[in-house]
Amino acid sequence: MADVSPSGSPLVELKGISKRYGDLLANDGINLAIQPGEIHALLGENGAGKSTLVKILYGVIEPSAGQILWEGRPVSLSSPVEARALGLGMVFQHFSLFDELTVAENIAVALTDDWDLATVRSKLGDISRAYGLALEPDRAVWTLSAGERQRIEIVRCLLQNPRLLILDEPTSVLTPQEAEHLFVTLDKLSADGCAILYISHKLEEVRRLCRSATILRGGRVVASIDPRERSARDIAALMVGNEIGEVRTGTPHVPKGAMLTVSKLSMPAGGLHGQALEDINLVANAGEIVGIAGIAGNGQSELFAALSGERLADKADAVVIAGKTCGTIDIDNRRRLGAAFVPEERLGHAAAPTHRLSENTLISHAATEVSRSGFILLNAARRLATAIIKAFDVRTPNGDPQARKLSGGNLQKFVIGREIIRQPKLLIVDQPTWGVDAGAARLIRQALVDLAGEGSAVVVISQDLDELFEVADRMAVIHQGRLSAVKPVNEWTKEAVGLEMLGIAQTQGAVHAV
Ligand SMILES: Nc1ncnc2c1ncn2[C@@H]1O[C@H](COP(=O)(O)OP(=O)(O)OP(=O)(O)O)[C@@H](O)[C@H]1O
Repeated sequence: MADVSPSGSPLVELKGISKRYGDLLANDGINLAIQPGEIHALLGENGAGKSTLVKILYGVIEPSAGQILWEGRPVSLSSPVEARALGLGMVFQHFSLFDELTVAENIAVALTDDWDLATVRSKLGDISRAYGLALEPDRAVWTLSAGERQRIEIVRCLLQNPRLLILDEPTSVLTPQEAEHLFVTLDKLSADGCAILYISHKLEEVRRLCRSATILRGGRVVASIDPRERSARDIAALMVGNEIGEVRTGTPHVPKGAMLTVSKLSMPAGGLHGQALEDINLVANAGEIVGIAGIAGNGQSELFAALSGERLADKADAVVIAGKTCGTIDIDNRRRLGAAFVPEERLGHAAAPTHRLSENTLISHAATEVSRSGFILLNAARRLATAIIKAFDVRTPNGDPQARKLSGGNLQKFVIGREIIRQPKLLIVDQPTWGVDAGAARLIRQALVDLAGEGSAVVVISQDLDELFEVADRMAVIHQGRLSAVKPVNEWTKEAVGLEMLGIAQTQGAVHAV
């Protein structure tokens, strides 16, 4: 990749950017240049320093050293407001929208006072048409799909005429069709001269979309490549420094009787815009992985809450774990039966952000070795955290950091490790590898497969169909709070799953034990 285009200076150039957190160099002398209209991927395994670099570029944090040049001129970006004024836009992984407001209102509140609702509505129409971002200005946000919500975020950026748009894992919440639609929009933006910095762990989509890529490892640039000329496997190897193997299935899973039985589970929607569960029937046997596919927002969180005991059912026998009826008992008592739970949201739900990893072991190990008579055994908690860090290759900035100081993927490895190390009889995990790099995703999937191989029942709720086809023995699809039949994975095709996800081939409520 050339640092300077034939026509002059790059749009943006990072020179020797470093960021130090205590002893850790999260970014170490990074050089990177992006030309106008270039779609540039920023790649690297979890903790490589991608978010840190992007936060520096967007004015969220200050670098410890280095310089940012914008069209050849040095700039200092001390806040996102300054970055936006310069021409940077950012679409975050987590949308920051008000559910009750309409599309146009959500856009207007994020803009400066110069924008009134009428101007927003008319410009919204122009941009929607120009970039194929169909949006109805008067629809309330809570009625929209994840793809439509993301369009609002993109339009919000585009209304400010960005010269560089940063997208952080934009397809993790999209269906394959929505992702393809997004790529068409990004291609158009690039053709109009808007540069794009694209962070993703999905290497095939990077190869489809990006013409250049910077690969970070341990805070340093290890390669600058044209991703179209490399295989996804090669790129992954550059990211981690060695080859990533396939998940080994080992001996076929042999199911040995129901560990979880869900019968006629119905539950009203939790929040105003939640999804009610209707007549869910499901069996997970010891020694198998049951996958649950579905588009986000179709009842996955509610199902997780009902299975874990974060929400209680009306009837005790709606959920049976290890032979004990437990629909009306709480999560701690379900853990005592040998069940373990990993929710989707790692920071704030699965882990307490400002507590150290050792303290975070208490969330699910309180009833076991890390506390006695209500007292925390700090040394035992530290030993346990160290064991999890070692077994699950969690990369930490120091021995026992606060959870919020870990990169997203590393925190996910810690949370999954914390549950698996207990050798649960039943593990229920929601989106196990969301935002996790290829190497860490393999480690997590392998751990799930091995756990089932050792005789535990595992339920994996995931939006990632490739993941479910790789690890699950049987699979079902959740759509609008109803579960399809549970069938052996080799009886499903991706197309059939897709139809169920859209609710076109609904088969409900069947209990299919093997
Ligand atoms: N506030 C902080 N204090 C201390 N260390 C931090 C802080 N924020 C990040 N780090 C460390 O900096 C390193 C780089 O983290 P960063 O979040 O930039 O990685 P990443 O490549 O974005 O990872 P992921 O793909 O998991 O999001 C990690 O080792 C992380 O633990």
